[in-house]
Amino acid sequence: MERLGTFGASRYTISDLQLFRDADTPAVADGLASCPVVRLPQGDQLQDSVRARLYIVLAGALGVAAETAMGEATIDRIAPGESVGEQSVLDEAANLTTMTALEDTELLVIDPDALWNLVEQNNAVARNLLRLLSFRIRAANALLRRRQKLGEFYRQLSLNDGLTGLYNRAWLADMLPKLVARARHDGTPLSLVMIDLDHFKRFNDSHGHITGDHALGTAAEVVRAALRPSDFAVRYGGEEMMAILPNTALPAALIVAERLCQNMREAVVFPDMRFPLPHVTGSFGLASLAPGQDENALIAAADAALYRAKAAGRDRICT
Ligand SMILES: Nc1nc2c(ncn2[C@@H]2O[C@H](COP(=O)(O)OP(=O)(O)OP(=O)(O)O)[C@@H](O)[C@H]2O)c(=O)[nH]1
Repeated sequence: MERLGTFGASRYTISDLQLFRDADTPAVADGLASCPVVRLPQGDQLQDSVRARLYIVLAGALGVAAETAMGEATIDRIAPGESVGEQSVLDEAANLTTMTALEDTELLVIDPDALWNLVEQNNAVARNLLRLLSFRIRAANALLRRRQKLGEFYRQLSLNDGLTGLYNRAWLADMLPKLVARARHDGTPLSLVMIDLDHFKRFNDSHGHITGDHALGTAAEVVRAALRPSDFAVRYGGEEMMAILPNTALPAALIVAERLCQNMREAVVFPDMRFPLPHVTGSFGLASLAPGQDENALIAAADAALYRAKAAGRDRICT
């Protein structure tokens, strides 16, 4: 960084500087006159970690490292008339962001004492400074909001099964204990239907794995569509799904399971095929939370009921 002289002796004018808009008075000119003007050759970094100072680009451009909501590093371009480092001057913390000259650049350097003097002398400088800070805070808040939204999007993605869109095992491991604890605490019923598609290996073998995937998607849609908004549909494993029914005792859960079983029988896989595919059926094991049971015992009870439904000939519900 090479010192070229002072602002007072330079060819630059105050009215071109954003921070001094409407503040082109003799007192401000006086305050800026002795501030140094430096030259930063293209590609050089601004090395100034010792003291917080304000920099105004007079010619050329500075690149300031920034980050997008996606976490990618980008470069913000600071053009002539614009400044960097206002915040560092105000909170007296060194500016740690990396600033690089994108081309041969000339900068006006204002140290904190000089800036405070200027602020005291002219209200317009104070107003401009506040405006700049407000703009920076808004930009930072917008970035935070975008990051939060993105975080929520990825969180949802990590809790859903990619093929069926149902909740996945990670969701189940987190949520089922909570649902069981809530049911126990509130003294409300909780039922669970374990669902396993019938002879799905045969379906895959006959029609191919991709068609099998499609049938699985259809079956998942049957489950999702038959449930209330307060219920949950989970892909438990390969062709096994689960419906969790809070606030639902066994008789009402049986009605839901019967609806699921019937809808599954009737669901059409690939309606636009010339030769319709055979319908897929499912076996259903139903259990309701018993006193003293935890989530594992509840799953085991539904699993045992499902085993009985398979053994009894499939396409049916057992409790
Ligand atoms: N297409 C497809 N098939 C899957 C997927 N996950 C599991 N399967 C298949 O589901 C079949 C399950 O077979 P089995 O456990 O033997 O049970 P089944 O043939 O359905 O017979 P039953 O359950 O006894 O009626 C296997 O062939 C798996 O490859 C998947 O994501 N896509």
